[in-house]
Amino acid sequence: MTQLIATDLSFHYADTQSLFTGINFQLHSGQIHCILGPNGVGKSTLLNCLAGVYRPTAGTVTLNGHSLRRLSPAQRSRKIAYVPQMSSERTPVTFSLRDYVLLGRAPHLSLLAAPTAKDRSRAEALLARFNLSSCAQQSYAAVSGGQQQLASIVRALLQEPELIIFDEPTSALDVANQVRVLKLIQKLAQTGYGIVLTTHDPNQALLLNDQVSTLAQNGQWQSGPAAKILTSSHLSDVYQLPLNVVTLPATQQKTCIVDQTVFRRFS
Ligand SMILES: Nc1ncnc2c1ncn2[C@@H]1O[C@H](COP(=O)(O)OP(=O)(O)OP(=O)(O)O)[C@@H](O)[C@H]1O
Repeated sequence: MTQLIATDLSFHYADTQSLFTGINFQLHSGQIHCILGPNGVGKSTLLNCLAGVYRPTAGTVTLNGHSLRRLSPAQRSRKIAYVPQMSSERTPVTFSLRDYVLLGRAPHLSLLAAPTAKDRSRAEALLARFNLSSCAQQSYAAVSGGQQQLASIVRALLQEPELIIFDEPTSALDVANQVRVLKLIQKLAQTGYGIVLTTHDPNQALLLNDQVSTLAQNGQWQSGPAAKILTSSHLSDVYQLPLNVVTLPATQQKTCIVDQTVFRRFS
């Protein structure tokens, strides 16, 4: 069982006030942890701390009891894959999409070693699964934002980590691909991966129905099972907007809606 534990995490960028203080977070194999919160509160910053990219201003992050900061980047990459947020700017990566996803194998290869035939065949299977085969030869920079996002996910899977940290993994995707990625996340967790993701859609967290944390203005942090955290009153507090979590009569599925009356009055 792999465990990522963050204790009393605080972070501020140079010369700015703290984004968050005293955050406690746990993720273990088989678990999905969704993080929600308004724009700019520090979700990506927190993920960077959890991935070992940023050093927290205070607090610790441990992986199976060992400080994340003490692991080399290659050791970390064999355990944790980090899929950063998509940028709307065109990326300067000049690799083909195929070569880009194969970079995921780097932590498992010695310096200058080429991916093996098995690596390549797994890459082809994953590219096909996400309908990327036909553009695999194209430059990564030239494919669409959604195709780049799917390729980043394929790259993380090829890394064969134990935990995956996704920053808004569906932000550039059409609704079918959103569902495809959410289902993949659920299946990955069922096969033992620990997954943490940020999302701006409470309905994704309701669908995944596992652990949820909210980071609100002034660094307010609350964690618990989805059913406890994803309530109308808590989400309305977090987003400072009246939101309704309703139960659909036909399926008893919970869904988060903006009521028409709220929308009409919104200014
Ligand atoms: N490298 C940086 N240097 C200084 N400030 C930064 C840096 N990166 C982010 N910030 C600031 O920190 C705050 C939190 O940013 P972050 O990207 O973590 O928020 P977020 O919750 O992920 O936002 P969003 O939902 O919009 O993606 C923002 O005010 C941002 O401008």
